Amino acid sequence: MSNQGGIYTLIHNSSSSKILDPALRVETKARLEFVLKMTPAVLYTCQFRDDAFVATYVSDRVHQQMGYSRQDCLNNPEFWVKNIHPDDREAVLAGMPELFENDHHIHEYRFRHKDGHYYWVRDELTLVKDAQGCPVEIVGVWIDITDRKQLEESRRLAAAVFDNANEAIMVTDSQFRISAVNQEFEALTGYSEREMLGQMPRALSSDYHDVSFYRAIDNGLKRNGKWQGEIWSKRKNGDLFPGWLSITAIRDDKEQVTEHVALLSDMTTRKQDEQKIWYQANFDLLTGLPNRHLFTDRLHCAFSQSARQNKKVGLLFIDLDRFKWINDSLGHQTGDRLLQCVAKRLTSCVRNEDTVARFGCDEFTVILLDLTTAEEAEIIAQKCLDVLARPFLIDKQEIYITASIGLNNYPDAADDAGTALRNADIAMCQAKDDGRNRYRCYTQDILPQIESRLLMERELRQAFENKQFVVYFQPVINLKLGKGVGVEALIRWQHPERGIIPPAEFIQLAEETGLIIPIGEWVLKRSLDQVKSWLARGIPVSKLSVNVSGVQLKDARFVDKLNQMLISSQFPANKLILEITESILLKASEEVSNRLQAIKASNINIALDDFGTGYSSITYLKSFPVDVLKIDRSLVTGINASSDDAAIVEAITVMAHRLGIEVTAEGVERNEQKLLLESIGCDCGQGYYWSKPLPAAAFEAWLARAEQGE
Ligand SMILES: Nc1nc2c(ncn2[C@@H]2O[C@H](COP(=O)(O)O[C@H]3[C@@H](O)[C@H](n4cnc5c(=O)[nH]c(N)nc54)O[C@@H]3COP(=O)(O)O)[C@@H](O)[C@H]2O)c(=O)[nH]1
Repeated sequence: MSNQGGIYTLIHNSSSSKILDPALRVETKARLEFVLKMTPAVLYTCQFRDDAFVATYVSDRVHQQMGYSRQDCLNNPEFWVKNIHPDDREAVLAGMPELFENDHHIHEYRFRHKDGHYYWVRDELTLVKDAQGCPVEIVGVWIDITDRKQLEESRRLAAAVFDNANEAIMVTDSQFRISAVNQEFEALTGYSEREMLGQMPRALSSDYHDVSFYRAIDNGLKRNGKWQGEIWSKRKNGDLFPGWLSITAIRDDKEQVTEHVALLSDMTTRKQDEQKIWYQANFDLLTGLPNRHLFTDRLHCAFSQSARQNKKVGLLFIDLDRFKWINDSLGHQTGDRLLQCVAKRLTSCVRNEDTVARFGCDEFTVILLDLTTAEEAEIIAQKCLDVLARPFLIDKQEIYITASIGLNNYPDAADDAGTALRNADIAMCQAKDDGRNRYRCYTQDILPQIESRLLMERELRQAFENKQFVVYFQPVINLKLGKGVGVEALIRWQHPERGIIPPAEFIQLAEETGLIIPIGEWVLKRSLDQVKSWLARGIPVSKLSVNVSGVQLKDARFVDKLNQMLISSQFPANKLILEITESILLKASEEVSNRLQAIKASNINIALDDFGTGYSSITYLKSFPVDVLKIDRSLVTGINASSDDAAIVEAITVMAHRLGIEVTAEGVERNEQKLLLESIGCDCGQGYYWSKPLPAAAFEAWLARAEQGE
């Protein structure tokens, strides 16, 4: 059947066609052709033959809509089924029996365009029957519904986004009356959609913002069609929460605002995280005090404020004395607890508007605001020293600590925050140098002293690296035998410019900086190796004495390192005497006492040095494993037959002998002293009378001469 034939058939078969005269028929045909041309739909007829729907007529639109020619479609049993989208085909075919049941059927499916792409069609079919009710053909209309389908799809997507968004969404009309809210909105605010519909968003307003804030939102919307920013809102239960609000005005094609869409996200967690990060960046987590960063900020503010108000700002730089010792001996946990308690006590000394900060490990800094006189800062500094002087009870043990405080005032002693801090630090170092547990105010003249100390510290480090230390040896004489029995190793610093520097000038600094540990180890190793080499060469040295600092004894690895050195030098342990001072025993922790016992257990001897200068307590002699007692030079210097010192030396000697402890008198310079010490019963003597401390080679020569009785 031709296409023309199809139209004629349609006209002919319609019941009305029978009464049409030819002229009218021509007109009707023309009209029909015009309608078919103008309609955006594709009209077709088809018949169901041999299990297939075969098109018998198709309107010209088919080419425009589907890209096919009429020839492609007509009398082609495969055309229709083949071009239905594979995913839709089954459902489409399954719906066809309905056509025969109801004479009418509508279905929507994707159909392949000639260029290969699929588009959506609405296919409306009507079954045409003859007078007997037998199906003659099917008349169908294909309409391109792709736009509608896409619109539906984007609406479906928008609805899914609206329903499943992580942000609360609220839609209002142009007058801000709420027309829709999503589930997240309900969850965030506690209001149901029913409660909010028709309401103004005012219900969510907190008292946090003033009128100008809401006016700014209005202006933003009017000017830019959108506004976004942080806002505090109120939940139904009255809780306030921070949120990020983003409002967009929706306009129609006439640019009239029809709706507003507002997205609100809860910023509570983000705010909390920000708060946490800010806190960590500005506060010390152990003590809860402002840290160095916040302190410096506040110091700058305090200085600029005080400049405006013509007031003074006091700055305290507080460093705990020997805190490292507490950490090492009592453990870091106790050290931490102590720092927390110190922080509390220092805070109790100042007003709320002042700042106490933890500047470093055991360093605290204080800003004192609104001072009228510099003396006010001194009063606070003394108050800090006083509160710290009270014992701290930590884990049931009393702990004592002192502090050294440096003071500086703005604008008297510094022009800016950086200088003020540096000067306070310098004054604190001066307080340490002056004996600790005190405060010192910054003055111009303390700078050179501190600078020379800092220079010395740097040089000391370099001295170790550059091997500028040497060990001198001084003989220790057996007074009864009248000849050398032992040797004391004494360190010297061979400074490239200043020559030989005695230990009194650098040992304390080495202790304070911790350098004494590597330096002390080096002295031990060097002395052991030297004496071992003398012994190997038959040079008679019965004992080697080496000074050991309290800092070394606090080193948990000291005993292991010592034993290791004895092994590697193959030095007999019972020939070694470690000289320690009474002050070490006085402050000895349980660990240090145990370490001394372990040293003794290794067969190493222990000598108590400088006896007679401090407490000179017999208790220590009883409770610690002391083998030798060295009577200090200050007692020996003034000794003569009738002096008190002679009586003291004799008493010490008798007492020591009773306890099985040998006695060595130091600083023997004259024959009378030697004779008196012999008569008192002193075991050994050491001093310039026999020899000053000498470099190894000179000592060797001295020994050779002594052996020959010179
Ligand atoms: N931790 C370490 N401390 C050490 C080490 N080497 C030394 N030191 C300590 O320095 C103190 C001073 O030592 P030094 O300047 O070497 O003085 C010793 C002798 O030179 C001096 N002496 C000896 N006999 C006389 C004398 O007749 N007259 C006089 N005016 N001085 C004399 O006494 C010091 C002896 O030392 P000691 O027996 O240890 O007291 C020294 O005391 C150590 O504390 C080291 O390697 N590590």
